[in-house]
Amino acid sequence: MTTTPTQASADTPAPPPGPAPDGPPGRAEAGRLPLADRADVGIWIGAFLRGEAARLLLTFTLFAAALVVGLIGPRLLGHLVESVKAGTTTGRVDLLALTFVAILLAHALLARAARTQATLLGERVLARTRENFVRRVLGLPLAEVESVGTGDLLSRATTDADRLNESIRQAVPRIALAAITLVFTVAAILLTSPLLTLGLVAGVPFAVLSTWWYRPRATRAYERLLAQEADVLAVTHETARGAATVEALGLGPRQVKRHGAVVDQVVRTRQRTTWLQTIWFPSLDLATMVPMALTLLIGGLAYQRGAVGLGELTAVVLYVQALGEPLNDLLTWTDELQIGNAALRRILGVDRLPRDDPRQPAATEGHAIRLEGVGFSYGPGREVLSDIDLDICPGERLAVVGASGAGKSTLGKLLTGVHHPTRGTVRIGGAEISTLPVDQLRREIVLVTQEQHVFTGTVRDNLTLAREEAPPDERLWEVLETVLLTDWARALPDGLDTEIGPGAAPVSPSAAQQLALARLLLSDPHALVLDEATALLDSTASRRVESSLAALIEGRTVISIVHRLDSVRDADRIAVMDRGRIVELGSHEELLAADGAYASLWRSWQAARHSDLRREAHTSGGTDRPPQHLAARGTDRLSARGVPPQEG
Ligand SMILES: Nc1ncnc2c1ncn2[C@@H]1O[C@H](COP(=O)(O)OP(=O)(O)OP(=O)(O)O)[C@@H](O)[C@H]1O
Repeated sequence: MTTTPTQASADTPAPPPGPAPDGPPGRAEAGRLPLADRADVGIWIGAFLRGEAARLLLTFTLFAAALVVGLIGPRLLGHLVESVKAGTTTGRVDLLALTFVAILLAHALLARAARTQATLLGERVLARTRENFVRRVLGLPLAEVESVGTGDLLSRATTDADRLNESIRQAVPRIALAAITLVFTVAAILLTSPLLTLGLVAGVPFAVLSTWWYRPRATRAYERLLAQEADVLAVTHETARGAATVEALGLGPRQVKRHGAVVDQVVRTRQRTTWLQTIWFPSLDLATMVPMALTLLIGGLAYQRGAVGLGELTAVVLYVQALGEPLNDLLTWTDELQIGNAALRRILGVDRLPRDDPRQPAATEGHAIRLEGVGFSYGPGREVLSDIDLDICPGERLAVVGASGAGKSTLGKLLTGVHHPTRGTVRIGGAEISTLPVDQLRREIVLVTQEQHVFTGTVRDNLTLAREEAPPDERLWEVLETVLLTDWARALPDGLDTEIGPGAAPVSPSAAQQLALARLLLSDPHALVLDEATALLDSTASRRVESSLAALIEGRTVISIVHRLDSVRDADRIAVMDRGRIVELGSHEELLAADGAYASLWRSWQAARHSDLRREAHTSGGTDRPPQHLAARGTDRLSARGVPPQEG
């Protein structure tokens, strides 16, 4: 029986998803971006050839020149042999030898220039491809990016891009060079002695048949290999990112098993590609050895009968010997090119996803938020939000409460356009938010969660990255003050210019969250959706940050998704959610008076708080003063206090 990753138990390693099938443009497979098809690759190659025509022409001309010069060598040696046989002077031999050295030198210089051009070409294409990839990913709908595994995205942007670079830098010029060498060498043999060209024909079936057998099998294996390598990256990345959880829950052995399973798949595919090569490479050797043997045989007989001269025979044998290397190069680098092709299909695959179309700024009137008949489901089947009708006035503070799984966070994502409703509409200022350009939407409403990323850069960069123009330092210090980060920032060695983030000065989760709030203050949206935004701060800091925020965003709308009821009383209205619906809406007092779902949540909350306080007072030696951290402990998430989580 196959298990999906979500079904996998602790001892059953979750099998990685299989390779992405070719498919029409559309949604990403779970955890996997689609692959581009051959037509997409053709279009890309066409654009590449047009865009780089001049540099390509220069590169190939240099390679061809290097080649022609290189081919003069054997001809010269043949001439030397004929001259010595006919009886020549040492002066003439010296001259021929010197010419030979000069030709070698010219060949080396031309080959070097050609390779430099090829490298420049590869780097330019790589840079452009990477930029386009990042731009395309950033242009995708957020929900689409979320549904794709980071491993797949990372491997496409890194290892696949490197492979494409390698193909362009190495494989394309090598193949071109090898093909030109082959054509010129065969032409040189034909010119030298058409009779001796016959031996070459015997090599053709070995090269053609073996390649015809090998190519499609290798293509499939390479595509599978790249997808499996992305799985390895995904598991490694997931383990590193969730290291704390892995350690806390003792998931180490499980992750090691999962890693082992994906690595095993890579090993098996590598074994397959190696096995294919063990058949193909010997056939290629035969494709060069058989012509050589036949040329010597035919050449020997022809020489005996006086049909060819010794010089001709020497030159042709040298030419045939010289054919081996380009033929091998041509075929083995075509193999390398296939890996580049598989990588390119993965990189371009991101184009097959629907893009966030560039939308025109929409006219809005005011900043009122209105949800009408909203329903939402994450996939086919169960709706997690149903029949939501809600009007939120500008400047209102609305708290959304409910048991775990009631749909609070999903509502927050719909309000901020992360997901769009599957039924009904969400409007801001009268405009449906799915029609608003992202920058206009973000000036209207922003979602703040507890997952806040600190970008590598200075404190100043981290504060101002959402702004085109950096505000003056006084303003930066002002917002730091508001989120209680002044002391932290002053203690940094270079103040606002201190490098922070991964690899630089570490930032605690709470400081990261406070920085995010400061960033938010600077970006100045009309409405905020706070989903556990202050969950990582201790209770005192959380209250202080929330009240400074509230003071500063006076006149703006704040929708707080509340998992702990201690700050809920400050809200103008409270929306109580139950199984995806808003079941009550009103102020704290109104809802208590109604004695419904909210009143019962509030009572169990209060009871839990008091019992925690009593227990703590008892264990801390009977003092009446409750310790500070109890506020946080007594405010466990609602699901832990008799309100069962509402999983579907
Ligand atoms: N990305 C997702 N894919 C599929 N189902 C999801 C996804 N996110 C949430 N759900 C489901 O949607 C329902 C509502 O989840 P949501 O996170 O909105 O609830 P919540 O009230 O915020 O819960 P909590 O307080 O635990 O955060 C739950 O049944 C949850 O399992």
